[in-house]
Amino acid sequence: MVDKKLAGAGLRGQSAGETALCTVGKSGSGLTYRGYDISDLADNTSFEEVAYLLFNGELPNKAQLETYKTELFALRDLPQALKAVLQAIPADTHPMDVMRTGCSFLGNLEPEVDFNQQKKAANRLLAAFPAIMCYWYKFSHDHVEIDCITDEESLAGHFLHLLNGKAPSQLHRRVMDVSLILYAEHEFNASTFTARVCASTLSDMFSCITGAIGTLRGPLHGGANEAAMDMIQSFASPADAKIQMAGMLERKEKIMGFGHAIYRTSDPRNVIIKSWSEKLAQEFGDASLYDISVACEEFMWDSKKLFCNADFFHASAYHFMGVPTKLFTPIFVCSRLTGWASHVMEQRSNNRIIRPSADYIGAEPRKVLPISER
Ligand SMILES: CC(=O)SCCNC(=O)CCNC(=O)[C@H](O)C(C)(C)COP(=O)(O)OP(=O)(O)OC[C@H]1O[C@@H](n2cnc3c(N)ncnc32)[C@H](O)[C@@H]1OP(=O)(O)O
Ligand SMILES: O=C([O-])CC(=O)C(=O)O
Repeated sequence: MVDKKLAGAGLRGQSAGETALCTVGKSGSGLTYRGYDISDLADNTSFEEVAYLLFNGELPNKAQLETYKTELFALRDLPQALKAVLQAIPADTHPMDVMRTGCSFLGNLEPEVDFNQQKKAANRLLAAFPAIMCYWYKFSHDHVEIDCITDEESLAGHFLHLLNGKAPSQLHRRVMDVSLILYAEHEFNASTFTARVCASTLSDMFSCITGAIGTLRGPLHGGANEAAMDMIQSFASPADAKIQMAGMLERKEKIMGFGHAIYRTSDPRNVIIKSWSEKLAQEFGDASLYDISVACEEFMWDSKKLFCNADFFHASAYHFMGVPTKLFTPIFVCSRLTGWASHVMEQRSNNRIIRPSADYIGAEPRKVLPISER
């Protein structure tokens, strides 16, 4: 990968610490979790195996995986007090604010009082996030109080089942599982760095994750998949997409789902989710959204050498599986929780408070004038 000249803005290009969790833009296809290439993980593991890998350092064997899945299964339901809070959140609330509140309130009910409980707290959030999202969504939008337990084996299937009120197809289960694997971890991205800064003050797990959710919410980070969906849906055809996008670039608008702070020529997650999106389009029986997405990708590369990041083809993939656009970024939370919590644990294992310096560009030293003279 080619290194880009980067000025200091946004701390770009500066190392802000060490990690054994992930490499971005370095070896293999460009993304590894604990030494495993992302394409290998996406082809050969489940999201629960990846969560175990991130939390424990090694992939589980069969018995360890079964034990872990049983543990997560038992942690899926929500306490009544949390359901009551979710019921009180209005339907027009941004779903990322719901995730933030859900996480924070669970931390009130089941606080991490000792760092020995860090994995327990992380697993609790991992198991409960799908229900936090779907319980609020179904209650506020459809006036239905859903049961937060399903018999689905995987968290991917559990989420789709809660959302649609019925068992998903094998294809949908697998695509959601792959999606959760792709989004799980990404080194020192903005939301993870937020979690690490919070952890460095020796704060609790729920505070670290709540802060990270707030950071992921923005359209320059996790919010891009929803913004990409809105844009793709506004195009009438592949030809129209190219015309509209040319206008957006002319007006210097940012095109969501394209570009990356670290990758220079491609995001290795894109080719994976793109191929699943194509399969879903065939199953859906209407490939127009996929064809428009491909036209966007071609146009951006031809005109600006900008490539799709992980978010772009996630938009059509989620849409084909019947996921409402406003829940796209909350799914990212359900997955990235694994990366965030692993970084919190790693920060704690070798901690020094994160406190960089700033280059001062303000006024010269001066005296306070009495208020009557100002
Ligand atoms: C899972 C994730 O979080 S992936 C990221 C999701 N975010 C998005 O998709 C939002 C759209 N993309 C962007 O805003 C950016 O590419 C970011 C935030 C991801 C990276 O930002 P940076 O590191 O500053 O990008 P980079 O240095 O490569 O940008 C250089 C120039 O390329 C152009 N550029 C980069 N991305 C885009 C884009 N998506 N659309 C149009 N122009 C772009 C801009 O002209 C930018 O300069 P300027 O914004 O200072 O005028
Ligand atoms: O690494 C980044 O800056 C953003 C990103 O792709 C991610 O968090 O998955």
